Amino acid sequence: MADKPTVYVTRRIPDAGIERLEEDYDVHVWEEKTPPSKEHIIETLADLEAEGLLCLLSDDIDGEVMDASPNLEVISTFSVGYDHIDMDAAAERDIPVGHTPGVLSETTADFAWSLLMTTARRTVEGQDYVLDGEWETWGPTLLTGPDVHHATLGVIGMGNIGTEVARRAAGFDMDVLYSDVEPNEDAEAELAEAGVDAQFVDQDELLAESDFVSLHVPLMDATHHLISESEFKQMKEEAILINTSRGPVVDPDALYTALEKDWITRAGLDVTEPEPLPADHELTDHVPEKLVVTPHIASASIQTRNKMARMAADNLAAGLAGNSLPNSAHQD
Ligand SMILES: NC(=O)C1=CN([C@@H]2O[C@H](COP(=O)(O)OP(=O)(O)OC[C@H]3O[C@@H](n4cnc5c(N)ncnc54)[C@H](O)[C@@H]3O)[C@@H](O)[C@H]2O)C=CC1
Ligand SMILES: O=CC(=O)O
Repeated sequence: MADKPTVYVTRRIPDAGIERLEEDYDVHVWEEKTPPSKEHIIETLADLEAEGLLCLLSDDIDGEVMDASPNLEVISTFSVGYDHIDMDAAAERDIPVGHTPGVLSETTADFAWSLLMTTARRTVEGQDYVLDGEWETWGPTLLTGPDVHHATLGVIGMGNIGTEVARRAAGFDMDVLYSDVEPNEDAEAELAEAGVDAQFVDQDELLAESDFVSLHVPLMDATHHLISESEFKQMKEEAILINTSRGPVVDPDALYTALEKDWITRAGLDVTEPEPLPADHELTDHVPEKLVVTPHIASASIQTRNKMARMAADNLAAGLAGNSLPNSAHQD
């Protein structure tokens, strides 16, 4: 019997994915908590002469990595974002790249809403207040924040996740604005059925009019530091920025200044630049009064991570069988 194809998995993903791979492949998993270095990925792919690579968003996958194994046939990432993969290098080498769209959209949208509610209604500050022993009585103006209901939500990037974020605004009777590279009529129709009248506007208008601005664009050249000093200055002083997209979509120095100078009221970040954010990074000076930060966990529900693992394994299996990937990242 021919040897099974070899697959390198750069971190232990949920069993749903590993078990699927183990049915057909010789599976090697990096078992540490932190990612393997790029050098280690290269050495391992070369030693294994691996046919498949299943990677995470914390791995830097460029042409050098792709050339490490003479047999590499497919790359599958356990994420929807693929900004960590050099897509031009993959296209040049005819290596298909799989990712995990759709299965995490609702879970990620739920989390964006959790950051929105937490920053607006000052949940973290409230808990600190209790734990610090400061809670002596009910206070008429204690930890007041803006209403979420009937406010204006601005969604930048009305794709899968942006649509789910907008859909959830129905329960809060919010006005919804969105900007994108072009109007998304399918999303508008879907949202209208859910009772949300999403208005396409240019980004300048969205920034000027929104009480909450939530970012849902992929990271690429056009979206690098999409929100920087001039954008913060366009926003309302009462505005709250939520970022669950990628850290570098927001210029961290500009965010620091915007919070310092009260150009905006607060921000909630699940993604940061740099990532991980060191605990002594200057941005943490603003925690918790003006900033809430979480460690890139927006898709981290048990069910969704299982679905992502299965989808990433299915993409890899399709590529190794010489079939087109069920969820292929666009090579553009
Ligand atoms: N924090 C987390 O754990 C998670 C983060 N993400 C991030 O969210 C991103 C979006 O995911 P999906 O909604 O599934 O992607 P998607 O591809 O469905 O939607 C992205 C939307 O952004 C739009 N867009 C692209 N360039 C733009 C620009 N310059 N200005 C305005 N809009 C622009 C696209 O036209 C599209 O409508 C991912 O690429 C990933 O980086 C995704 C899942 C979880
Ligand atoms: O950030 C998470 C992803 O799936 O992309």
